[in-house]
Amino acid sequence: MRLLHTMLRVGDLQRSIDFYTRVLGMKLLRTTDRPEQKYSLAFVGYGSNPEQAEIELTYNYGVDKYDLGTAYGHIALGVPDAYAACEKIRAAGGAITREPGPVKGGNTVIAFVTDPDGYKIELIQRDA
Ligand SMILES: C[C@@H](O)C(=O)SC[C@H](NC(=O)CC[C@H](N)C(=O)O)C(=O)NCC(=O)O
Ligand code: NI
Repeated sequence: MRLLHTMLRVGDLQRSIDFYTRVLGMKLLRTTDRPEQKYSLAFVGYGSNPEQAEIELTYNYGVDKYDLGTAYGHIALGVPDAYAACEKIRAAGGAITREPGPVKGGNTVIAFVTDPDGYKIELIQRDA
């Protein structure tokens, strides 16, 4: 088996496509509209399966927000410099909700950004 994608339900597909592409630098890989099932999909990522895992953004017609509840944690992205990444994201209008710095109790530099629906995205500083 291999990890293919993570699906997130979003309240505004174009708003999310803009965030994941313009703010986080991902590509819009493909879209699907299923009017009979009343939903649309947009796959975003830094590349396509199988080389890269993807995020499947799901828009249900007429549903503009979700209660994320307490179960969802985050999706993690590797970045060579978390500090520079956060400045770039902030300059593009993204919300940095945890400033870059060592993880509590450890040394790995992390930061968190929140997407337009409130999903947290962790940035983990890793050598390329
Ligand atoms: C393309 C593939 O990765 C999918 O996940 S499509 C699967 C399909 N998705 C939806 O129906 C999304 C809308 C739904 N209202 C929701 O919010 O989950 C799915 O789950 N189909 C069910 C089936 O039995 O085919
Ligand atoms: Ni899926």
